[in-house]
Amino acid sequence: MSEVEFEPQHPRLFIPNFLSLNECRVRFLLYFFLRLNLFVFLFTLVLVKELEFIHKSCSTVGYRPNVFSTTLSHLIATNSSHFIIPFVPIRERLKEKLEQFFKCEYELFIEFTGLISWSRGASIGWHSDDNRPYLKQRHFSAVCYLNTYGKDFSGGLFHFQDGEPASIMPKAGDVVMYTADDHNVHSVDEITEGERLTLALWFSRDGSHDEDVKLISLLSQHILHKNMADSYLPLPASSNMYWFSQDQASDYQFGFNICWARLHVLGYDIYISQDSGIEFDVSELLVKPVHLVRGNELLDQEFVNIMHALQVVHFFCWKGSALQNKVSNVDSKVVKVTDMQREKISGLNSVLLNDDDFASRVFGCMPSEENGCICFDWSGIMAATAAWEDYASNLSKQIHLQLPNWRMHEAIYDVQLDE
Ligand SMILES: O=C(O)CCC(=O)C(=O)O
Ligand SMILES: [Fe+2]
Repeated sequence: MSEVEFEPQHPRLFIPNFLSLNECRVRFLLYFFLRLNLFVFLFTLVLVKELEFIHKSCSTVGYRPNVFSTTLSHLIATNSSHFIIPFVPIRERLKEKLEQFFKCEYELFIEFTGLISWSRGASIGWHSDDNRPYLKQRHFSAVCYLNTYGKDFSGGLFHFQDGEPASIMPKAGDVVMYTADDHNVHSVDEITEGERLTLALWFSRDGSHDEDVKLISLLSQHILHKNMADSYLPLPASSNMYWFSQDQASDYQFGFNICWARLHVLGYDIYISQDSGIEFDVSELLVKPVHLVRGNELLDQEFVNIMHALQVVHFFCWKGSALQNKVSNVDSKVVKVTDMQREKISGLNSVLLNDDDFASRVFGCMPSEENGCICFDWSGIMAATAAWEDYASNLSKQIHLQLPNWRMHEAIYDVQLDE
């Protein structure tokens, strides 16, 4: 499908391959060295995989049943502000493209940015995006697809009620933009398998809804006066934000902790070494140091909390084979799980993941060759721990460098810093 022309009755734009066409500054340089197809594919993949990593290691339960979200303010609140950096160029380019297409240059403000994933059972009927009194400030929408129909999920087709294109089959890197009013009533079919991931943005003409101003103020409170050395270790939000249950009621009897579940579907268990009498207080558990366990083996390396372990495991999923065989002293770090540890692990699983099949149904991947994440190899996990630290501290440095400029201009933008 190519870019669809402007229909006055249905102001909208579909852009195939937006990420690869826009994301890379060195595109033209590299063009001469690489075959275009391979090149386009590689550059779509980099950002898509990075945003997927961020979402799978930071998301909370979302605003609708079976939906998960990662908002930028949530990243700040959980000491993960540095993960805002990968969003900055794509956010800016989506805004530029939208303003140019809808002929409202310099008139719009980003009102909301979020990674949104829909798992099995999620859907939305006909609606416009400004269809609630508290959403009237939303004037335009942009949805950037981060994974692909038929490969990563089934169901989840997007439909406009009238006009062209009538339907969109999500593909990683494609973007759809439309006015948020009733000229663009749309729906999304129920997801029947896998997890459908998008980067969603809303735009407003009303400066009082400028997301940048709110984020800069939060960032200033959170990071300006903090010691840089530990500024990238995650802090979990309140435990109910990670508690998933079918009916969205925060009932600890039925459902699961999504951090626990995301590790579990990749084959990991968690062991909390610190003994405590209040073991079953979920909010306490989330802030305790943990060890990763796989089958009968435990990695003798402490993560500051479950979010830290989750980020490292998903970092390994992202970087994959590049991190394998990088560490040699693995054997000394892997120990057998004792009976007592096993009992504790099972006890925690019964509290935080009381329905195994349910978790796998929600977070299970589609069976496909590329989806077969190698996600296991202790030496890879150890290498990922170190590489994750480099990655996070580098992003953290960048946000410290960029923030003064953002504060000065009251806007989040891709500051070109001299090396
Ligand atoms: O993810 C999509 O394709 C659209 C989602 C949507 O319509 C919404 O969140 O309002
Ligand atoms: Fe919508």
